[in-house]
Amino acid sequence: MTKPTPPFSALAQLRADIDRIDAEMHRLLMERGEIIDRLVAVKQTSESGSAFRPAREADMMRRLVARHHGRLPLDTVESIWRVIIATFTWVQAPYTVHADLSAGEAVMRDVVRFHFGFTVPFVTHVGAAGALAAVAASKGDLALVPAASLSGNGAWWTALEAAGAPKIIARLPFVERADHPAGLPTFVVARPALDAVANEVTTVSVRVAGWGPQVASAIAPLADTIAAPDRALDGAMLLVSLPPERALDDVLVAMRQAGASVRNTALVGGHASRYTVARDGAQPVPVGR
Ligand SMILES: O=C(O)C(=O)C[C@]1(C(=O)O)C=C[C@@H](O)C=C1
Repeated sequence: MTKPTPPFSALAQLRADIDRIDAEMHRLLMERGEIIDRLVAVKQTSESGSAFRPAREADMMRRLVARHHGRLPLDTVESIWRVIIATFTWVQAPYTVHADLSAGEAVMRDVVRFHFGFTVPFVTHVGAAGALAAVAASKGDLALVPAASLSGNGAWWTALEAAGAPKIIARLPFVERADHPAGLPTFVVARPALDAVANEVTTVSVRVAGWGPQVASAIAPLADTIAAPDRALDGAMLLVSLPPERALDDVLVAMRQAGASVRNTALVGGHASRYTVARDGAQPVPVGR
């Protein structure tokens, strides 16, 4: 009969396995770091000033979630990769995250730390306007603004209407689920590099007169909308997020049929479709918006 292995040597073996895996993960991360100089040269990052590529990141996050299984919680895996990618972006071209605290300091701080870690500089702003102005004055900085109607913020997206203005380039979290640890819906605003844009969902600024609950419910099935009152026109300024299959005209026609008149529209950005996964990390489901 074989003698049972003493527990301490079983533990020593397991720790040796962990050390081997840790050393390999660290080596691979350092190897990932070695391609930074080539990435900067190929992407000509010094000209555009920004290495951020949201379409590529959304694709990477979807594949990460799709292949993930096992004991490690999805929250942990997602956060590790977010920090790796955000830090690699920063190493290619330093940037600062300007976060609007209008939805509360704690929730926004969680969004920033979960998605960008602790190496990327983080500056807080009381209101969207300050965060957007900081990005407009920079080359490659990001603004994080809650994707919600917050009375103090007004129609912040109108600052993105001009051709040369920064635009919405992403929506966080990349992977949505109930009880996401940093789940505050958040728009990311930046000066987009031309090859960087993800346009599955387009975001449009719309000014309407005659806005009311009837018009809001007429367009609710068609697109996600954030509204801010526009007293001058007895109407509203809207930020409309159009899912891939939805034409802006569908939404404008529905608004007119419900009694509103549309004053003007302007494209203010685009982002990848939202992905929703079940809490247990089941396969991701694209929700279109
Ligand atoms: O693929 C790129 O363009 C990269 O710069 C690499 C990388 C990454 O670290 O994976 C970093 C920044 C981009 O936003 C996307 C991905």
